[in-house]
Amino acid sequence: METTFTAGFIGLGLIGGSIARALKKYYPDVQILAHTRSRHTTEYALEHGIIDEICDTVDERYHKCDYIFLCAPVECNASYLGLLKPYLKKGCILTDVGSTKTNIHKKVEELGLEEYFIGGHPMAGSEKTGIENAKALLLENAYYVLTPAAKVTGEMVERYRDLVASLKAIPLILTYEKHDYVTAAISHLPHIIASSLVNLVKDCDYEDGTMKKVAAGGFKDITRIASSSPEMWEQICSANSENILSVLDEYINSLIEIKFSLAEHNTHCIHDLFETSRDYRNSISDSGSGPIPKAYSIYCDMVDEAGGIAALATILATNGISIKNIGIVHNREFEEAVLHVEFYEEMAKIKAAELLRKYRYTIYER
Ligand SMILES: NC(=O)c1ccc[n+]([C@@H]2O[C@H](COP(=O)([O-])OP(=O)(O)OC[C@H]3O[C@@H](n4cnc5c(N)ncnc54)[C@H](O)[C@@H]3O)[C@@H](O)[C@H]2O)c1
Ligand SMILES: O=C(O)C(=O)C[C@]1(C(=O)O)C=C[C@@H](O)C=C1
Repeated sequence: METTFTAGFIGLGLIGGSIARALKKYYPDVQILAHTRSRHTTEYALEHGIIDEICDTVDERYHKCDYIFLCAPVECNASYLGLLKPYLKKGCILTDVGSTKTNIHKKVEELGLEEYFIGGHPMAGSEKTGIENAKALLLENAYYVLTPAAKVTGEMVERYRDLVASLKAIPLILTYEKHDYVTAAISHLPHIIASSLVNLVKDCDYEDGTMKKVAAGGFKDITRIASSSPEMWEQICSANSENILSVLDEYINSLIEIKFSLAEHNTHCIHDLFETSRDYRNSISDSGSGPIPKAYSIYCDMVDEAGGIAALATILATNGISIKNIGIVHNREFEEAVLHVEFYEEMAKIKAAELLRKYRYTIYER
């Protein structure tokens, strides 16, 4: 694998910035140039050593590039293809990071760029935006979907797959059609559900905001992504509307079934709903879902007496369970302060919870 090459970026926010940072981390000699909508972003990137050159326009400097990453919102990405076309050097891999693929593949076909284009989509991210939140670690252990266009050579696919793997992501080749159906179900619909749920609570809340005040783990877990960028999600929903409509229909039908079960007091169906979802959700690995390592934690009601923490730590230590972190937390999820204990691995957490319950501690697992 070449260690000196040139990469060009269009758009350099959370995802583009994270890829550029990862390239710099694993290929210190890489040359990176970038064009973004606002100069503030490229100036920040230059100051922080994330890029080497600012391009205020898309011009012949892009002819130096071995890779070009389109990292703006999905419809903007497609609109840059025509501008880049005159500057593509032979063998350059033109790629994007967009959350939808059909729209950009269609534009690639229309412009005759199929020998250059390999769609890309890192299945990692966050509700945060902007280069300030970008980190190389974001890609680690995350699936990275690749959708090669029909005229791209096998050698180019291999080269790009190797590059993605060298950034510690996990490459996965799909057709662009399959990608868009899959992401409609596991990413686009969930974002719509999260946002509509938040807005429902906003509209149903009392004037004094009681719902907002008492909203705890359940609501917060399922709605974190409702804080995502409206600009980005408007474009995703518009570009993948057909697939989203299809899974949304399925989802509405399933809600109607749940509604009937509730109205008819069909407890068997309601039990089945939670049992099936629990089993399927528990079978999904959390290990390949991005940079945030899974925390193996328990929370424990504090015994109101001197030496409470020491007593608990002694029970764990004498049973050979190592503690990674321990501390008192005060938050709205628990009525009183609780002790947060973090372990290095899942088995230690399970053993500790069992053991402490035997000693009559009240344990919460989150
Ligand atoms: N955020 C996520 O979780 C996530 C995950 C995977 C893929 N994606 C995809 O990555 C892409 C970028 O998302 P992000 O989260 O990095 O967003 P972001 O808002 O952090 O960054 C977007 C970048 O694009 C630039 N930009 C916007 N319009 C532009 C234009 N017309 N011309 C040039 N630059 C322009 C912005 O200046 C910014 O640098 C999107 O296509 C999105 O679908 C996002
Ligand atoms: O973790 C998040 O905040 C995300 O929304 C990441 C997420 C997703 O999982 O839906 C969002 C959009 C992308 O295209 C890929 C990943």
